[in-house]
Amino acid sequence: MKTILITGSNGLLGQYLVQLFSEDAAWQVVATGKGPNRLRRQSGYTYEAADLTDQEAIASLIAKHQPQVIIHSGAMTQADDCERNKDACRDTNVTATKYLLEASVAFFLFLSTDFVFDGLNGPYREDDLVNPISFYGSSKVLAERAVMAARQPWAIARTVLVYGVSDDPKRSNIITWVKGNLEQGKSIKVVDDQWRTPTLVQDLAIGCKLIVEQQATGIYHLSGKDLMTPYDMALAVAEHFSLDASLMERVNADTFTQPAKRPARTGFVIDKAVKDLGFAPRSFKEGIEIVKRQLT
Ligand SMILES: NC(=O)C1=CN([C@@H]2O[C@H](COP(=O)(O)OP(=O)(O)OC[C@H]3O[C@@H](n4cnc5c(N)ncnc54)[C@H](OP(=O)(O)O)[C@@H]3O)[C@@H](O)[C@H]2O)C=CC1
Ligand SMILES: Cc1cn([C@H]2C[C@H](O)[C@@H](COP(=O)(O)OP(=O)(O)O[C@H]3O[C@@H](C)C(=O)[C@@H](O)[C@H]3O)O2)c(=O)[nH]c1=O
Repeated sequence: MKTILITGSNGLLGQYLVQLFSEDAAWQVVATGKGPNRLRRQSGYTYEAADLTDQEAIASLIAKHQPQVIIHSGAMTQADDCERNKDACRDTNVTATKYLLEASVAFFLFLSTDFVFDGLNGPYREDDLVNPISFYGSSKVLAERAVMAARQPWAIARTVLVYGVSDDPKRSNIITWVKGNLEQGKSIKVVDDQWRTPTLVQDLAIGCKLIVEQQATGIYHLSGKDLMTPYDMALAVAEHFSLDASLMERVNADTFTQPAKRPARTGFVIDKAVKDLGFAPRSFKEGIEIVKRQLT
């Protein structure tokens, strides 16, 4: 039995990683997050609270459990917050990653993002040049460089616009945000000039497990396979849940601005993950159906 340490375990991806690995008898799961464990199921794994920015806490957590694998999913993930609180973003997304790398020799899988690209000519392959246009994206580039320079075997899984049902939704995602507002009869402004390959959280978790089980090293783009705009996604959600699409106002970058710049056209070419790992993500429509079944 191997020990795997999963950071960010209270987050959207983290909870699905904990579930997926703790169901597999080959793995002893150590989950870590900030503060108390917020997952619905609290058995079948060990949870230890630790602040990723506390170097001593991280070193002692790793010394205690001696994991053979680390999946580093924990991060400051609200791009706008990162733009407004650059020090906190750097501490959490860059320095904390270095603390984990320095404290361990385990196989290290780092979660990164399409926001490392400038969005001028997506969809992107793994060997395309990064050029972040937000501080969040820059923090992930700096963390990726630390991972690539590490002494231990490493992999970087980049993903895009993750969606799904969360135990403890501290943050919404595109499906829950559209569904929640339309169900309450609230109007929403949805952009039609950003392009993404939205990713079902279960598929992302499976992709991470494929990398870990195959000890695959290097960069992998793990995302959905449909290139869509958030407006397309919102229409699909309204249709699937029989909600009132007239509450959706179509907007674009001229009228819709957020504190952090978003790369316009990202999305990933996932051929390498499909070929090398056997990654097989669901379509967006299949993903919505899975979310719908989870919610009923
Ligand atoms: N969601 C998406 O669309 C995308 C996500 N990614 C990347 O994938 C990874 C997982 O994303 P996702 O699950 O959506 O993110 P979430 O924001 O849902 O989860 C991140 C987790 O990290 C935890 N965390 C933050 N700071 C600290 C800290 N100082 N110490 C301990 N834990 C901390 C948070 O704790 P708490 O809950 O207590 O705040 C949270 O549970 C991230 O690295 C993200 O950058 C990449 C592309 C797209
Ligand atoms: C809030 C909001 C978002 N949107 C669109 C913009 C965007 O394409 C999508 C999601 O917007 P958000 O601001 O919630 O998320 P955003 O920060 O754009 O999403 C990012 O999250 C981080 C973690 C990543 O790593 C990126 O891959 C990406 O998923 O929805 C609207 O159209 N209208 C709105 O009012």
